[in-house]
Amino acid sequence: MSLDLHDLILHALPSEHFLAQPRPDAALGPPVGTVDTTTLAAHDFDVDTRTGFMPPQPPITRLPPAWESWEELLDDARDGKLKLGERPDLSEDDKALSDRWRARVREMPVLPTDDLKLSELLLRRAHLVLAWIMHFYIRTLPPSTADVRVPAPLTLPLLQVSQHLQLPPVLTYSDDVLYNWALKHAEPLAPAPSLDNLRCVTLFTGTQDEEEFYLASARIELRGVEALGLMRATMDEAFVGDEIAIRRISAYLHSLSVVIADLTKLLLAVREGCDPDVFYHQIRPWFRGADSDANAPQWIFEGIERDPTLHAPVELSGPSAGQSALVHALDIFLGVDKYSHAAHMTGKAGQPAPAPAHEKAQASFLERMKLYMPRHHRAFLGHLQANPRPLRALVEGASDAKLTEAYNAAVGALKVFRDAHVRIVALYIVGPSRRAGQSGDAARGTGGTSAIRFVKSVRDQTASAVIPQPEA
Ligand code: HEM
Repeated sequence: MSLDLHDLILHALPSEHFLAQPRPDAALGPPVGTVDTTTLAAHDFDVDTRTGFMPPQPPITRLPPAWESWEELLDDARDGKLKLGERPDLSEDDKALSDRWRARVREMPVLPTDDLKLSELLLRRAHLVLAWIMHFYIRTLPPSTADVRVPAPLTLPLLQVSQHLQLPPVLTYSDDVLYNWALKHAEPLAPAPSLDNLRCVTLFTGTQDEEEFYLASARIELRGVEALGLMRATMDEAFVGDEIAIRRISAYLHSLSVVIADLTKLLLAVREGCDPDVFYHQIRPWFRGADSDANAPQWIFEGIERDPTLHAPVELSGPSAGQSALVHALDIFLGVDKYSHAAHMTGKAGQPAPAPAHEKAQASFLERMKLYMPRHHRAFLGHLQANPRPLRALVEGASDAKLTEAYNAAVGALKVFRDAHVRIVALYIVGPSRRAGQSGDAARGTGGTSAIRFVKSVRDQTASAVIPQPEA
């Protein structure tokens, strides 16, 4: 590891922080007799008390010089304003620019990834850079391309880095939201960034619409930190479980409703900066994964056979805020996930939601989206799910009118959030696709679902999770 790399890690994090420690190989596990610091409890879920699922410091924006050629390719794709290959108005110059850039990707040397594996922060940045390059590469191809071939200099490092992070080798919510921000100006005394002090580092289109689209989610993540604190306080009280604890939990649940109502406002505020037609036609096509269209060509990862530890990827959905651990944490904490993301809620396009009971079991949408979350956050959701004193059982068992009312208010607030989300999906996907005279797959979500039908059914299932008031 070079000196620069040491400096980079040490300056970004307190030295005792577990992410600053050398990282044991994920595939092999820690050496005998040492603690695996990648998967421990509490703050090792990489959930910060100030910024939640977002990192407390702005993410690093450049890899050390050994990987500069990746960074340069990403700079050039972004600064050169490469255009979508499917655009009908592409000029010959636009096509030549993209062709030349893609040739450089094919011709770049296969860079080793071993030194990246020493640091979680470098692995994250490497995943982000390589996944953005892959989406630029695939989405600038002409639409007539029969086989989408990801060249070996991209395949090998992207698959190796993804394997270590236990993530699919595709752009995820963490690459475009959680780890794609910087501060507009320094806020030395602020414990967490102010919601209006964020900017994005990497964009496909350079538009304000695209930036606002990512920042809407980032602001929701930051506002949601209070919800995480309320969950923790509730869980502590649930262990006591006496009358005072029940009163406190009721108060926490009312506070949670207020936080969720703020999340709804922040979600709807995306309309102020992001135009639905710009989003649908100019931004969203860049995100598309391999399953965004039933007739899309398969992605072939060239050179994969050169590394026997690698396997052909199966999960290749595009990024979706459905990969936000925050919203799912709310669901799981309230015990609503058994309704809103029940096993039959696969959301698969072309499939009714819920799917018929006789159909072969498929992973639920939530289970699938968990695979796209940073593994510490995935572990956090697993930890919440394994809570020995689940809130919903406590509310049902307590037969306390005020507690039931507070619980139902929180479930109701989540239902209202999802009402707003249905409106957003109608505005940003259904409307523009209809106006463009498209049908069928055009209205698929980037997570591969039949978008509007799926989000409506998640909303309806959420509403059905209210608990009847106990008999007086
Ligand atoms: C213009 C803004 C947005 C659009 C067009 C949109 C679209 C969609 C679509 C189509 C789905 C279905 C799954 C898929 O195939 O991807 C989905 C799911 C989901 N989205 Fe959004 N979304 C937007 C903003 C957000 C934001 C800001 C959040 C919160 C951070 C969010 C949270 C979710 C969640 C949690 C799901 C999973 C379903 C659920 O649990 O309700 N979305 N979204």
